[in-house]
Amino acid sequence: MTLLHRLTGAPPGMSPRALMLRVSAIGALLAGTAGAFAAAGGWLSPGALTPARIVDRFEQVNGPHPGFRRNHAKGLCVAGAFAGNGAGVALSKSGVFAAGRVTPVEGRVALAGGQPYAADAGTTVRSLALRFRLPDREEWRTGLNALPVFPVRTPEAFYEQLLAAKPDPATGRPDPERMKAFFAAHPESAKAASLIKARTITAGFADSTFRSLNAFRFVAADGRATPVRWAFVPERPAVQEAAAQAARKDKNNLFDDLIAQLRQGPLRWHLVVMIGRAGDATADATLPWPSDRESVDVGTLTLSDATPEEAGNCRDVNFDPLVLPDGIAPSDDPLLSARSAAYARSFTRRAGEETSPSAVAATADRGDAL
Ligand code: HEM
Repeated sequence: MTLLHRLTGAPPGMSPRALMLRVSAIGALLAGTAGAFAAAGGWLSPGALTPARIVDRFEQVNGPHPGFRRNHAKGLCVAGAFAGNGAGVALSKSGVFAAGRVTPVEGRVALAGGQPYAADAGTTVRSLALRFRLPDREEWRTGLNALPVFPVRTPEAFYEQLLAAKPDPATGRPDPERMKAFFAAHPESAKAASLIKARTITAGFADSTFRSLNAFRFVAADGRATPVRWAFVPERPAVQEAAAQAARKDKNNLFDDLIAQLRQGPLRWHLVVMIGRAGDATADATLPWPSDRESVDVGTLTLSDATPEEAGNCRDVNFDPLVLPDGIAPSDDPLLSARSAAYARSFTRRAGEETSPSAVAATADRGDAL
């Protein structure tokens, strides 16, 4: 028996020709496997947008902040519960919507952007991420922004916009020429930007409406699927941010206000599901749906607690928008799979890094929060 017989596991009597065929087959299998890994990693198409390149771009634009989320870096953990009122049952078979069903929820409020120590500002996009813990270890994770629409339609446009909007060190603002070129190449983003600019900036997290922006599908018990977008609408009346508040210099004022409000009592939001009709955009988060679409209030989210980020709490959760319970399914929006892949990459990187305490935790350490 030769060395080749032994390496390929061929029987001792195998002819040299059959042996060579076996070697080629094993070689082709190995090359195919290596090729599949290379393709998945983006090594075969250096121009292709991969999750790693998206996360690299966040790091290029924001600088290194080890241990922090590459986007929505500054945040605070929150906790509470969701109570279904039964109105969602006809649309989705998920038990979370059953009348009287109370589902524990943990979440995170945050400010968009990759700067974990940036001063709070009314114009910075506010976010709420939620993890519903259903029976039998089923989960629903959803990340929401306080915006009317999302600024880009595709992952490629997101990647381009990150660089175009990078603040110029001289002015602290994006280079207007770069933004002009970006909007010329993406007229849908120019339209979305004007809707975003026209939004009312409210006093804080507690009176913000947080939206899914991406479309999903609710799947009913009989299999019927309905295109939906959802929003968490605060019970607290929305108050426009006052000039005095916009001028506040305390760096964590939005988070500190929320902590103080939660100390006084729980805060509530209604989960309002907007029902899309044929022709409504499900694959373009820059487009609002017509405001006359039917909306159904399917239950109430009550947040009662806030805790600074630390090991084992919301800091270590990936609010992947594709973690969905039976009864909620993704739409054809290309942002959803890109988000899922980029969040996983961001999570993997930050989980392997030494981290510093959150800016919001530092406030709590001063003894004037929580
Ligand atoms: C291609 C488009 C997008 C990309 C590449 C992207 C990227 C990211 C990344 C890398 C993170 C940090 C994840 C982590 O480390 O856990 C993040 C967080 C977040 N994103 Fe996106 N995002 C996109 C679109 C959206 C959209 C459409 C929404 C809609 C509401 C959204 C809402 C959020 C929220 C709420 C968080 C913070 C979650 C938390 O507090 O942990 N993102 N995003």
